[in-house]
Amino acid sequence: MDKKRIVVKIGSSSLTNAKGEIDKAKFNDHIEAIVAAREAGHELILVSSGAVAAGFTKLGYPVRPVTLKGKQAAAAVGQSLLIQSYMKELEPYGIFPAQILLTRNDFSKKDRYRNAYSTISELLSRGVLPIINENDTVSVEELTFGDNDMLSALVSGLMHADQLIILTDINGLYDSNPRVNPSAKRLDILDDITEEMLSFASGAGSSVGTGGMKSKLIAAKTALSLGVKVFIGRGQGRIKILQILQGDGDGTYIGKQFLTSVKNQKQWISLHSSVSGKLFVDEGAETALLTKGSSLLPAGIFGVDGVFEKGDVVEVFGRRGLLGRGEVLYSADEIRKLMGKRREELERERVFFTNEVIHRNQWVQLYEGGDKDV
Ligand SMILES: Nc1ncnc2c1ncn2[C@@H]1O[C@H](COP(=O)(O)OP(=O)(O)O)[C@@H](O)[C@H]1O
Ligand SMILES: N[C@@H](CCC(=O)OP(=O)(O)O)C(=O)O
Repeated sequence: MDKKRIVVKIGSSSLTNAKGEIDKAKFNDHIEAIVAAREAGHELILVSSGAVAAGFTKLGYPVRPVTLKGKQAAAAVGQSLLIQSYMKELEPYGIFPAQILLTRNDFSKKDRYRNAYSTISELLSRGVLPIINENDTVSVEELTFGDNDMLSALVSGLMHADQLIILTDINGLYDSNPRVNPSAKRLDILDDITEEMLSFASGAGSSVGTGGMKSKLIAAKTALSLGVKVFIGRGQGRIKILQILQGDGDGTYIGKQFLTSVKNQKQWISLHSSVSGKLFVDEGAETALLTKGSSLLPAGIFGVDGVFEKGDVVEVFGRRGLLGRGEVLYSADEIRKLMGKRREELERERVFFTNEVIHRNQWVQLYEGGDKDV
């Protein structure tokens, strides 16, 4: 995989709980993913929210404060708690973090902009992990970013990042807020943010998040305009950032490059490829492939036929017969070892780099019948 420069934005809801504490399990999951991405050679810049959310209970507020001075006071306390946690949890991996607090002025004044670029570049070249947040204590209303989504978009432009990853508590953009409408559908890949998409998105999903999906889409639009492609979603475990970079993330990918690459891959699979083998899948996997637009996971496979390598195209059969064809991310021998196993089991054994055997972007459905055929 190419070495990439990535800005990862982590929202308050993905770092803290509703009681206003840093959530150790969530926090350490991010740490492991950051370490894995750096070990793979990528350069990471973190934009971390959570200062207000981690600080407000220490000041005696029962819930996240709404006044500017309340938020600023809470952020002053919470920011040090956050950085303390980052330092403590990164130390065993030999990673040193640097705290950078920015205001909007730092992006509108040329000399400040240049200085921010030079400082962050110097930190990266010395192997330090820059951790950025808004300088809440000195930001006055008209100079705030509104939220860290926009801050992360501007940072990704400033640092010429290859990709902006916005990690949140939901797996991407839906065509309406899924917390209100359970039948909302997830949008997997977008080439741009349109007015219609902005109209799908509403406010925050938790008592600690701000801005909701709308602010992420506005930020994504800004990042795209600065030449940076975007992922919005979530993930779990140490390989989550790597999975996102490989196109296997659980969320919405935004950028023309994503759409073109998926179109090209699908075209190649359906038109040019010869088939090297067969996979046989159970009912759950069949339903997931045909009706949910899911990827094919090891747990749903019960049979492998043929000799093939990673990158070959195979046919997939279920109860309905031939379901489709796709490019495999593992060889036939590897799939024989993985099949029937669930993600947790594989993760414990650390035997895989990606959880999918066939990614949804490398899958072409051939079955055209309805449910009545079953
Ligand atoms: N169309 C939509 N698709 C997905 N999420 C949406 C949508 N509209 C609103 N949301 C809400 O946006 C929330 C994420 O934003 P937010 O709470 O600000 O998170 P963070 O703390 O990560 O910045 C989700 O939990 C969800 O409730
Ligand atoms: N600077 C604030 C950021 C608030 C914010 O944007 O939060 P979120 O919507 O969770 O990214 C803090 O650290 O609490």
